[in-house]
Amino acid sequence: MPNYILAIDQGTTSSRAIVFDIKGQPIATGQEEFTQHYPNNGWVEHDANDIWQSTLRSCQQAIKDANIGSDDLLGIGITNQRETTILWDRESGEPIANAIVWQDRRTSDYCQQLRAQGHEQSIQEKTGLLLDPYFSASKIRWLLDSIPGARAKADAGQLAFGTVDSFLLWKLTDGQEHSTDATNASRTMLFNIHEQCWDKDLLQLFDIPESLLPEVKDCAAEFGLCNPSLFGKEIPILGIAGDQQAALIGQACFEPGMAKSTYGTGCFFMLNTGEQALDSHNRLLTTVAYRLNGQAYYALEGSIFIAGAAIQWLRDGLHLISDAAETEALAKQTDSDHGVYLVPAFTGLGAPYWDPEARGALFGLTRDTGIKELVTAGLESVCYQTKDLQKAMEADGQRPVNLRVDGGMTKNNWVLQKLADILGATIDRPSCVETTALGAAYLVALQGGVFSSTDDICQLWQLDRRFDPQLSKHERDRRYQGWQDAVNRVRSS
Ligand SMILES: Nc1ncnc2c1ncn2[C@@H]1O[C@H](COP(=O)(O)OP(=O)(O)O)[C@@H](O)[C@H]1O
Ligand SMILES: O=P(O)(O)OC[C@H](O)CO
Repeated sequence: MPNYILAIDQGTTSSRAIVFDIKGQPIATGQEEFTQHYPNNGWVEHDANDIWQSTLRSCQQAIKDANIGSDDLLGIGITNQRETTILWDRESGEPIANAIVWQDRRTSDYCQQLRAQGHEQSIQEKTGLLLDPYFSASKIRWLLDSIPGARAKADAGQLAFGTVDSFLLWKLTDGQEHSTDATNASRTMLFNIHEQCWDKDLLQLFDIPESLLPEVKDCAAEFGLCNPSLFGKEIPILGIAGDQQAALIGQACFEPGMAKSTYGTGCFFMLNTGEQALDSHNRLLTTVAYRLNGQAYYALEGSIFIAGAAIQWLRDGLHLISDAAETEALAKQTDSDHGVYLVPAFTGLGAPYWDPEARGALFGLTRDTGIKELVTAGLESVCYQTKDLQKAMEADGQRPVNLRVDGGMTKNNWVLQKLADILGATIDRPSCVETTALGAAYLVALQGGVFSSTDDICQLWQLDRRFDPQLSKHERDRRYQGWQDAVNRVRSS
């Protein structure tokens, strides 16, 4: 049996491919950043061909650096930035416009209109999602109505819609496969997460023809064979999951009550609720965590749009640091009671506020405030935002035992200690923080017969370091109160 797996992790700012061995050890990585397009205020686009080409080159690089042949690959797994919307021509395979990225706010008014017409509750009941431009449905509608000729072509069955996984699959299989998995489908706002099918009422509401949509499969499934010209041989594609769901799998959070939080550009906190799709009464999302052997498992999710991006802003916008790694030493030098709060609502606030009109602010500045206090406030903002999510989960009756963390920011030990202090919870960092790609690789191992069940994945999870809370409850509450006051001052309503 081949001993390696190729995992594609197509993210918001870069495409990455990692070759893992079948025990989940990373062997080689290829990575490429690509251009972000901001054609209008609040608009964010990607050229879908950049997504494809950067992914392809990353795969070729990883295979080359791993020094393996395509015969050594058991299969390919795909994980991806979610919700980002692509429409392409079925005949030519060419996108009809740039991809509309998950962060894009152009359909804000349309979502507001649907809310005013009273559609939010039924949408939430069917999809687990809140009416926000974040999700794919309003983006598809915008493309159909705004790109000349798009609607006529869609009505004639000539167009295909996909989230990024689906578009990559189409490209990898040379147009043979138009599929997605249940986790990506659950982020479109067109998928009934209880019945596990596209919802006819929602298709009608958003005026989207069903012929656009991909087939929805389990996360570990036969997704076709890649075109042999790409890597020298037909390699089966055996796993797909949205990136946050893949991280949940890579973190082996398979029991109800287990949770992970990923700190990259944004932060995504997910708590497994098992076979039960829990309705949130506190503005969290209900989403498909994974679907295996036809059984869907669910999660509650809190999505924060700005986490590591706040550190990027301190670096690239304010030039206070030259490298994100410098933040740890600066935070250690800062008086822990410095009193400065940064609310990084640069693109509005995500969960649990869902306030697209809110904007960022700094509070508590004094004559003594300097670079280190601003940097520390940036790091702490990520911890306080996670606390907001923890409170919302608790109000929904859920409290994770330990929180498993991953993503670029979790290299920072100071942040993780602060997170433990502010949450009053134990934080566990695994030895492999490439959990997103790892999750995709594990899906391939499940489908390829290397693992017989998710129990095999649980056995591979290893702790690198545990962070226990050290702050008194009184101090924790006092500092969090300061954060809540700051957030209330930036909210638009
Ligand atoms: N040592 C660090 N301390 C704080 N933030 C960091 C550190 N290293 C990286 N980051 C932040 O982590 C983010 C990168 O994480 P990554 O998981 O690669 O993100 P993504 O997959 O969203 O591109 C960047 O926003 C960066 O600012
Ligand atoms: O590409 P990332 O890692 O920023 O993740 C984006 C999320 O999937 C958006 O929902």
